[in-house]
Parts: sequence; C-alpha cells; structure tokens
Amino acid sequence: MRDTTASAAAGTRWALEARGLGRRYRRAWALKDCSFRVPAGRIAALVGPNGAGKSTLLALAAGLLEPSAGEVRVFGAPVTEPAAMARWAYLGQDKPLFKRFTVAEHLRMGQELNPGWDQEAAERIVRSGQVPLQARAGDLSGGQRTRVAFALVFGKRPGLLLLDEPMADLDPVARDEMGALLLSEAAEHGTTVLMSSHLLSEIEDMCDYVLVLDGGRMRLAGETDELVPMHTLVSGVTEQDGPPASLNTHTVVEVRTAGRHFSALVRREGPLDPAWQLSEPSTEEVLLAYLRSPGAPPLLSPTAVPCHRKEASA
Ligand SMILES: Nc1ncnc2c1ncn2[C@@H]1O[C@H](COP(=O)(O)OP(=O)(O)OP(=O)(O)O)[C@@H](O)[C@H]1O
Repeated sequence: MRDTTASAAAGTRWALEARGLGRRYRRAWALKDCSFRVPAGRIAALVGPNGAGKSTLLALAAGLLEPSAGEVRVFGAPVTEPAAMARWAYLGQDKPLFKRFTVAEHLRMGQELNPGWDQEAAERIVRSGQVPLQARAGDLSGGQRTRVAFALVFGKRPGLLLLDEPMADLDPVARDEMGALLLSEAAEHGTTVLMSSHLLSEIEDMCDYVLVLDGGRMRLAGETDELVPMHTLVSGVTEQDGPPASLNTHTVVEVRTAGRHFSALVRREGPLDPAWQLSEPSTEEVLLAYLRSPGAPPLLSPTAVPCHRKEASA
C-alpha cells in the first residue's frame, strides 16, 4: 500500500466521498443512493456490467453531471468548488483530442490551461511511446491517442485521476505498457486513481481498492486486502439434490450445483463445516461472484463507509 502522507497533509484522507448520491435520466435512476469513499493514494477499480452506472458515477465525481440526489466531495470539498476542480482530472471513454492539432500543440494547450502543469512529465509519457511531437492527433493510432490523452491528464498533476475504461481500445502489449505507466506515475506522485474496467485480471494486478456497481447501486466497496479475506470458497457434496442447509448459516454470495457437488462463495459467519473443502478466493473470483449474483447482500468495508457530514467536519 502506498504512502499517502502528502494527501493527508493536504487536508483529508479521502480523495473521494459520496453520500446518498443519485442521478436520474428522465424517470429512470442510473445511480441510486450511493454512499462510499475512496482513501487518498489508492488505485481503485470501478466494476460492473454494462449499464451499471459506472460512467455516470465518474462523470458525477468529475462534476460534469449534476446529481439528482446527494453529494460528492473531492479531497473534502464539494466537487464543483474551484478548490476541488483543480485537484482532479477526468479521461472519458472517447478521449477527445483535436484532430488538426499536433501533439506538441495539445501539450502547449495543457500548459496554458493548468497552473500546475508538468511539461517534463507530459513529454516523457509521449516520447516513451515514440509518438512524434509534430504528428497531428488525427493521424495517430488509437493507442497513440490514448498515450497523448494520458500525458494531458498526468501533466495536470491531479490528486485524483478519474478514468473511464482508459485502456479499452489498446492491444495487449500497449495495455500492459499503459498499465505500468499509470502505476509508476501514480506511485511517484501519490495520485489516487479511480478507473472503470471490465478486465478482472487487470484489476487484480493493478488495484488495491474496488467499487462494484450493479443496477445503479453499490454492491461491494473497500480495500481488496480487507474484502477478499472475508470470503471463502467452499465445496462439497449436495444434500437432497441441493446445497446443504447449513450453508445458510453464512452469507452466501453465490452457490452452484453440478450433479452431487456444490460450490459456493460465502462470507463466513462462524466455523465452516469440516466436511467441506475450503480455499481462499482471489480478488478476481470474489468480483466475478458478486457480478454473477446481483441479488447477493451488499458489502461495504468500514473504510468505504462515509461518516455523517457532522462527524466528518468535527
Ligand atoms: N444521457 C443519458 N440519457 C438517458 N439515459 C442514460 C444516459 N446516460 C446513461 N443512461 C442510462 O443510465 C444507465 C447507466 O449508464 P452508464 O453509461 O453510466 O453505465 P456504465 O456502467 O458506464 O455502462 P458501460 O459499461 O456500458 O459503459 C444505463 O441504463 C443507461 O442507459
């Protein structure tokens, strides 16, 4: 886990806090009653099926959408306040660049728009991908455009980086390179990252915090080190063609049967039956079980639950 001293000294342990956050499009709620927080310095994954509300949550966190209910704070300040706006950078799925502008012109624009601009870092990110500074954005490959977009958001030197499926259009080698770049830049500067992704193996490798959304509701949130050990994979022999009744003394996230055998992911609520085979799940197995079982009881670790506003400001 990375050092968060710089962020803590800057005023708060929490890079992002949401209380009762909701967003409605016409009559349908895309996000409903979401309360959670992300500590400063984490690489956090935002996971969920298509339409779960991930892009909506990221746009709310970046102040690009207005909430229909609740509030979002970035480093303790409401997201629309100038103090908060200077501290985040957002990269949407479409990675908007100006086709006719060269890479160098994009970086110059970044410099002019952002008081804390780090030209050296932005150029380093571009050059390390052999992207020519004089090339026009319209002539770049998808991977090269992603690299320039990364240079623009990292050049801003944000405390919080909000990334909506940042690597979706990259080939596996470029994905690997951009993932490593993201981790090293974030570690060097203590940046908090919240990124949506559908690639669970990538999340397992990169992220130390997870938020799982489904149907606009928060299903799972917290440090992977806290959440994963709360779960056990169990398997054994079925009883009367179904999982054993004693399984229900635990919180069952997912259970499956095949012939005379059952397997399940449970949150332990006491000793487990010694007749069952037990194993520790990986982060990927825990995420997959929650994604496959939208009806499973939600779980927010103590770190992820925001305190009431009065307590927070006390
Ligand atoms: N501008 C909009 N107008 C109306 N409905 C919208 C709008 N944007 C999103 N929605 C709806 O809100 C819900 C959440 O959408 P959102 O794009 O946030 O999901 P997502 O988790 O990012 O999905 P994906 O993984 O497919 O990108 C969906 O039901 C979607 O149809």
